[in-house]
Amino acid sequence: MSTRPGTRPPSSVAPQPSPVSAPPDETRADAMACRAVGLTRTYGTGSTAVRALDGVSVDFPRGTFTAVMGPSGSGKSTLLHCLAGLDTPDAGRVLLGDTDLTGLSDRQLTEVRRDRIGFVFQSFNLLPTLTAEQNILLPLDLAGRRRDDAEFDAIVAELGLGDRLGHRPAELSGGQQQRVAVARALIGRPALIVADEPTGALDTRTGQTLLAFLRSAVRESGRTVVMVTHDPVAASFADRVVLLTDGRVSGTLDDPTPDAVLDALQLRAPVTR
Ligand SMILES: Nc1ncnc2c1ncn2[C@@H]1O[C@H](COP(=O)(O)OP(=O)(O)OP(=O)(O)O)[C@@H](O)[C@H]1O
Repeated sequence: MSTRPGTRPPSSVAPQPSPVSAPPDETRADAMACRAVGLTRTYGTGSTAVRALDGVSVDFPRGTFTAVMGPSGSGKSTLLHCLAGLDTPDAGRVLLGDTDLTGLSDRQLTEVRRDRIGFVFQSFNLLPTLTAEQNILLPLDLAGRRRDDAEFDAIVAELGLGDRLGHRPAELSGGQQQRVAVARALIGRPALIVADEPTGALDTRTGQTLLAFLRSAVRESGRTVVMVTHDPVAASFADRVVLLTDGRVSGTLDDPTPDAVLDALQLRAPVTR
């Protein structure tokens, strides 16, 4: 994190330990839904090369909600995409449970994304010709898996989608569409749920309802969520904030409050006397 002249990073921001280069031990790997180990990702070559990630190591324990924050261009989306097998690092490893994504073929990666990762994007990414129910069940259909009626009913009830299941996305509000997307991300109990600005297109109240749901999915059902956000209030729903600066982890913040996040990002307007 860059420090303005005359200021110091807040003491509550834990400094980043040195990058992990040793292989994970088995006990630790078992407690981790996902691990990034020494990730480097460079776009372009020569004088136009941009190092989006520069040796990022971070663990995502099972049953935790992590927000990834940092200035524009700090590498948040690149990290999320590498964790989710949507982008391939130049160096380092991504471990999903005990599966090393960096060693997989394109076909294997497609299967991992389909079967073991749930996705929530700012723009919902629902299929317009499918009903809400068909959208929710899409990952299972693609994988040829049967739906678990009890799980489906519980997710639909918790997200309040029971009377919307036969509607297509165009017939749903933005908040309802995003709840369908969250239901789709949760169905089949993926090892990891990645969310990229999930509330970016929602009004404040709808967004906070969705974040509260994600938090309870973590606390009550042991899901693991990694969310990129610019919003300190959204980040305060997480258990922990990982701060990125210039492609590196510059700190972490446990049990973040919006004020602590603002301080950590040094976004708070200076007090004038
Ligand atoms: N496909 C790409 N080709 C070239 N450069 C890229 C590509 N994707 C990302 N970058 C560059 O890598 C750096 C990190 O980008 P990234 O999108 O991960 O940042 P971010 O923190 O998510 O930014 P924002 O908050 O603006 O979304 C930026 O300098 C960006 O311009």
